[in-house]
Amino acid sequence: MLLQREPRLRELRVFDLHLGPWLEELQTGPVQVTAIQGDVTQAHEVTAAVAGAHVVIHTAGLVDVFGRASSETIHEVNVQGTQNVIEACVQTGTQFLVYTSSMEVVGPNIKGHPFYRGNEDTPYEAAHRHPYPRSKALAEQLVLEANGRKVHGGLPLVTCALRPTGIYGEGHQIMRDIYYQGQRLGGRLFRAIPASVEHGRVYVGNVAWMHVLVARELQQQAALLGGQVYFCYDSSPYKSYEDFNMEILGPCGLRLVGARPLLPYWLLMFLALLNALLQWLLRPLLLYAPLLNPYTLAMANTTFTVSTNKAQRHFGYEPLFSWEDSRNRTIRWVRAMDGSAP
Ligand SMILES: NC(=O)C1=CN([C@@H]2O[C@H](COP(=O)(O)OP(=O)(O)OC[C@H]3O[C@@H](n4cnc5c(N)ncnc54)[C@H](O)[C@@H]3O)[C@@H](O)[C@H]2O)C=CC1
Ligand SMILES: CC(C)CCC[C@@H](C)[C@H]1CC[C@H]2[C@@H]3[C@H](O)CC4=CC(=O)CC[C@]4(C)[C@H]3CC[C@]12C
Repeated sequence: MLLQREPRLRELRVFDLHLGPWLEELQTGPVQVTAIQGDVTQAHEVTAAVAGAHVVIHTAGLVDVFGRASSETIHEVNVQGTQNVIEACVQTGTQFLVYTSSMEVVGPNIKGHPFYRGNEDTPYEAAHRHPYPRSKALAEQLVLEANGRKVHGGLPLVTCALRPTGIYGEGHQIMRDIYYQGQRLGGRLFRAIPASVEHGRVYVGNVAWMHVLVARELQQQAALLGGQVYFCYDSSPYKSYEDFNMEILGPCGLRLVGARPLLPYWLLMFLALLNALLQWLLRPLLLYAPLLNPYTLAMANTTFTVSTNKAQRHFGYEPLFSWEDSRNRTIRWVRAMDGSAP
C-alpha cells in the first residue's frame, strides 16, 4: 500500500521475525525496499532497523487469544517490543510513530458489557484479564504517553494509535480455519452465536490505507493528530461474527445451520472450559488450540461495534475499498485456497 499510495516514499524497511515470500513479489519501482529479519523484543535490533527512518509504522504483534503463547511472551512482544520501538525512535531521532492498536484495548470487557456503535469518546469500562487485550492496552498507553518526548536532535516525538475492529481479508487465518472446518463438516457450519450480537469488522486494505494516510498527515498536523487514537472502520456491515463470515464463506460453498444457536450458552461454555482443560493437560505433549475457548466464546457473544468519523474529520480518511470490493476480494482469496487445505 505504501509503495502504491505514498509518492514521497524513498525507502521502505520491513522488519519482521518472519520474512515471507511476498516480499519478493513487491512491485518496488524506484523505492528501495529493505527486508530486515529481526525480533522486536531485542532493543538493539530494533534500534538498528529504525536508525535514519522518518516514520515508523509499528504493527508487529503476537495476536493470540487461543492459548498458543504464554502471557509472558505476549507481554514481551506486545508491550516490551513496543517500548523498544519507542526508545529506538527517541534514540535515533525518528519523529513520527504510528501504532497498530486494537478494539480490544476498549473491549469487550470482562463483564460482557456491550459496546454498541460507540466511538473514541464513548464511556466504557475497559477492564481486561486476558493477556492479549491487556498487552494491547499497555502498549497503546506507552505510545500515547510518548507523544511529545524529545527525540535525538531535540524535536518532539509525534505518536498516534489506530484501533482496528476484527480485521478480515486476504490472509485472514481464522477465516481460513473456519472455511476448512466447514469443508470437513460437509459444507456446513453450526451456529453458536445469536444473530443479534453485532461484531465490528474492517477490511485489511482499508486498515492499511488508514495507516498510510495517518503516517502522512501526522507530519502535517502534529498538534491535532499527536497523542490521538482512531478506530479503523469502513462500510463493512454490522452482523454477528458468524453471519459476517457467511457473507464470504456462503459464496464459497458453505452454509450456516440454525437460525439460533444449536446449543445453549451454558453447554457451549462447558465445552469451552473442556477445551481449556484439554489444552492444559496436553501442553507437555502437543499444542491443542481450538477456536472455542472461554475467552473467544465470551467475546463472540458480546456486541462490540463502532460508529465514528474521527479519522475522516482529523485526516480526511475515506475507505479505499467498498464493502462489495472488500467482500469480493476476500471471496476470491478463499476460493484460491481450495485444494490447499492443511
Ligand atoms: N487480526 C485482527 O483482527 C486485528 C489485529 N490487530 C493488530 O494488528 C497487528 C497485525 O496483526 P495481524 O496482521 O492480525 O497478525 P499477524 O500475525 O498476521 O501479523 C503480526 C506480524 O508481527 C510479526 N511478529 C510477531 N512477533 C514478532 C517479533 N517478536 N518481532 C518482530 N515481528 C514479530 C509476525 O511475524 C507477523 O508478521 C497486530 O498488532 C494486532 O494486534 C488489531 C485489531 C484486529
Ligand atoms: C464461538 C466461536 C468458536 C467463536 C469463534 C469466533 C472467535 C474466534 C472470534 C470472535 C471475535 C474475534 C476477535 C475480535 O474480532 C477482536 C480481535 C481483535 C484483535 O486485535 C485480534 C483478533 C481478535 C481478538 C478476534 C479473534 C477471533 C475472535 C475471538
